[in-house]
Amino acid sequence: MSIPPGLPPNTMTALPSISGRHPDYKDDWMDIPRTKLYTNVFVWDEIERKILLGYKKRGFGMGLYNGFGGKVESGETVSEAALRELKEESGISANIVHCGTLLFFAKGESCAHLVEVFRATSFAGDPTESEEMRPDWYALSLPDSDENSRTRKQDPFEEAAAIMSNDLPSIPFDHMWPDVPLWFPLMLSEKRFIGRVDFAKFKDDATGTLKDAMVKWWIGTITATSDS
Ligand SMILES: Nc1ncnc2c1[nH]c(=O)n2[C@H]1C[C@H](O)[C@@H](COP(=O)(O)OP(=O)(O)OP(=O)(O)O)O1
Repeated sequence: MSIPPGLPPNTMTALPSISGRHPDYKDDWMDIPRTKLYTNVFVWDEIERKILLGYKKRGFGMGLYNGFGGKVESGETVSEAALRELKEESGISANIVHCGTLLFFAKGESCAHLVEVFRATSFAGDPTESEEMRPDWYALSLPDSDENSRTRKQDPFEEAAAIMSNDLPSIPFDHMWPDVPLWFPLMLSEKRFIGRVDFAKFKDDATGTLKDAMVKWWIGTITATSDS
């Protein structure tokens, strides 16, 4: 499958890419009326094997765990916005590295979110709760999948030592956006990626309420762009 519309077309991606669709969704990519630029920053400590996530207390994505980020304001670069949002929402500063570009669109919405993702493994300051986010450390681990188990450490003693090195809770993938497990392993293994995920409302069998579900998705690893 070629790179979905709305993403930088001059990008070379490596195979295999990850793609799929909801069994009840037969259409193509949705038409996007407008796009707004966002940032999302994930900070982790490789030595202490821990990653900082924020619990969203209000607004869009309330009740979910995520990295720290938000809208890019006029007059600021994407990196400036990423550092500002990280500081506002978590109280820390970090050496950020751009690692991904993700486009999200939900059927019926007037605007898609184009999210520039950054990672950081060194930071300064103490994570502090803000009005918007409650930061907490989680044990650094990958979501369960065959692919991830192949990329984990091969030495079982090394893996056990890493798992036992802290008593932190596991990353709460069940309470994060459903797209996160698709690209999180690429980010943690320091790959560069792009992707698009379209959402639509489906009835949640457990609660009977309408819930945004992924209906079509594509994530690719970047090898180069025409200007890199
Ligand atoms: N599908 C998906 N997966 C993972 N992360 C995200 C999405 N969609 C998203 O929008 N995001 C990320 C991008 C941003 O980091 C946040 C959303 O930012 P938001 O809190 O709405 O922006 P702020 O500018 O902080 O908002 P207010 O201050 O206006 O409340 O989620």
